[in-house]
Amino acid sequence: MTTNDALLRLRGTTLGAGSPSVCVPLVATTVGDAVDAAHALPTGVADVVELRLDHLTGAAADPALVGAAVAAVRAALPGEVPLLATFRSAREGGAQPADDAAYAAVVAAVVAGAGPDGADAVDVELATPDVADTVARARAAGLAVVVSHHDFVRTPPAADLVALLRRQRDVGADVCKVAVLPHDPDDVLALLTATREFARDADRPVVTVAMGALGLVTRLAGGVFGSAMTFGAVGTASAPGQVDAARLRDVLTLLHDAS
Ligand SMILES: O=C1C[C@@](O)(C(=O)O)C[C@@H](O)[C@@H]1O
Repeated sequence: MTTNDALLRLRGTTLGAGSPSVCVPLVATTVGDAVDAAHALPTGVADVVELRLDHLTGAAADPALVGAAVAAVRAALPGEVPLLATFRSAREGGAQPADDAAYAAVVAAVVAGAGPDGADAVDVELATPDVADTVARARAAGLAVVVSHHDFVRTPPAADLVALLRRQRDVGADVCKVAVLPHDPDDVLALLTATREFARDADRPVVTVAMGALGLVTRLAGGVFGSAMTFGAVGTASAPGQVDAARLRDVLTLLHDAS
């Protein structure tokens, strides 16, 4: 991991430079299926791959399975594509329950496997107890940390979103990330306004998403406002509103070529 102002370099991908990076989530329920999905990724579509550990059956109760899954997917990816390991908690839209201790054990398993054969980055939710300590441990192991917050119910006002992004920065995030659910176009504007306000003088990449059909414009054009990465699906989507990664890439190229 190399950090330079608002840029973050992970293997062959630099977050925050030019067009937003495309992150493709893998949502398999077994290690074998996750590896197959990683092998099946079309060349050049994913700048980052996110392994959604909460979709892996039994992951919350089995840190060894988490370590094995991360290592197996890492080995299946091209060397230049960084791997982000994410266990999304059920309270923030994840696929399986985990109490605080189980969540901590999953993150600890990702951290224990850090290195060339492990993940490059780990997602840590801002609501995690002792979040700053968790972030510090991951960073000490050489992982980049995405500190995240997801609201699958609503979109907080722009000022509250900026405050969340600042708290993420203050607990040591390498990347600050917020995903919200908009109910009207004003919510979409609130998300974009917060993105712009935070990104204007941020010293690290920010990633923001408005989910659902209404929020799709933020997945396509969030880069204009400072969002450094956007999530696109290859096969199964991991969140509402996620579109096919190859089509997403076409739109990003169109926007980039016009600038
Ligand atoms: O947080 C995010 C963003 C996301 O929720 C989306 O809306 O695309 C998809 C998740 O896989 C990822 O962890």
